[in-house]
Amino acid sequence: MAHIRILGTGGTIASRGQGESGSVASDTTESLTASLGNEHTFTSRDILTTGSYRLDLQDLRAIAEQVHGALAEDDVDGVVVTHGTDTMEETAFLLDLLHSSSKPVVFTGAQRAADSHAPDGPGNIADAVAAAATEQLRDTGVLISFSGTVLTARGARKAQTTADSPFAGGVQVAHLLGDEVVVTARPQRRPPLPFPGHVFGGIGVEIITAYPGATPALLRHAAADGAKAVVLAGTGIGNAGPGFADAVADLSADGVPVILSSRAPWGPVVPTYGNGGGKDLIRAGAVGSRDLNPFQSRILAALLLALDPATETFAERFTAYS
Ligand SMILES: NC(=O)C[C@H](N)C(=O)O
Repeated sequence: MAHIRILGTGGTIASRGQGESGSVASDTTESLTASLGNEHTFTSRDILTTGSYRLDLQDLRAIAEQVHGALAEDDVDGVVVTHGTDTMEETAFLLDLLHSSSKPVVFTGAQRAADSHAPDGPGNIADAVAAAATEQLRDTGVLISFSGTVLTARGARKAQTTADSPFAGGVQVAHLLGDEVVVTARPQRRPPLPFPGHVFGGIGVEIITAYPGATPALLRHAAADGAKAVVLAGTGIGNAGPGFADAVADLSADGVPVILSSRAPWGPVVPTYGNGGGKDLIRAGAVGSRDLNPFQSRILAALLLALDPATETFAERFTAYS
C-alpha cells in the first residue's frame, strides 16, 4: 500500500456551472478524491483552484514548490497533481526539468466537468494514483496520466480540444489494464536543473508564429517590449519568411536569444533550407529547439535564464536540455 499526496490546482476536473457565466473551477481536491478506493492511502491539499489558462510563471513555480515539499516528506511515496489540461504540458514539463526525486509525480485532469452527465475526473484520478503508487515508475520523472495512458511530460502536448484522451506525444511509459498499471518503457532522463528563485516568475519569453506574409515586426517588438528571449514557431522543419534572419541577427547581437521551434505539432527542427529558411536563421544566431515544441521551449528558456541570465552560454545550456 502506498501513500500518495494529491495536490489540486483547478481545471475542468474541479469545475462546475453550465449557465451564462460558464464552467469555473470550484471543487476542492478533497471532494475530487471521495470516490477513490482504499488500495492506497492519500492526503489531499489545494494549491490553487483555477483554470489553467489563467496560470502564469509565478503560479508554475508555486506548484513546483508545493510538489517538491510533498516529495521531501518521508511518508509520501508519490504525488498526483490535478490540473487544467490547457496548459498542463507547461507545468508538468517545468516540474520534470526540476525533478530530483525518484518518486513518481503524475499529472491528471478531466475533459468533462465535475457536474457533467459523465465526468471523467474520478477515473483519471484513480489511474493517476495507481501510476504514482507503481514502483516501476520510480525514476521516470514527471508524467501525464489521462484516459488510461501514461506519457512523459517531456514532449507531451494537448492535441485535441474535446477528446477523452487530449494528450499525445512524449514517451508512453505505461497504460492501465483495468486497475493494473502496465509499464512498457523507461524514458532517458537528463540531470535535474536547480530550483529557480522568484525571478523565474518575471522572466518574459514570448512566442511568435511564422505564417504566409508574416513580417519580423512582432519579433522585434517582443524584444523592444522587454522579452528576455523569443521562441519563433517557424513553419515546417523550422523556416520563416523574408526579414526574419536579419531580425534574429539583431536580437542575438542585443543579447536576446531566439529559439527556433516549429508550428508543426510533431517532429524535430532540422535547419535545412536557405533563402531565409532554417539554415539562415541558425546562421543568424537562432538556437534550434530540436524536439521541443514552442510551449515547452519557452518553459526551458525561462528556467535557464532565471538560473543564469548570461546569454553567451544560453545556446549550449538550451541544447543540452532540448
Ligand atoms: N480540460 C480542462 O481542464 C480545460 C480547462 N480550460 C483548463 O485548462 O483549466
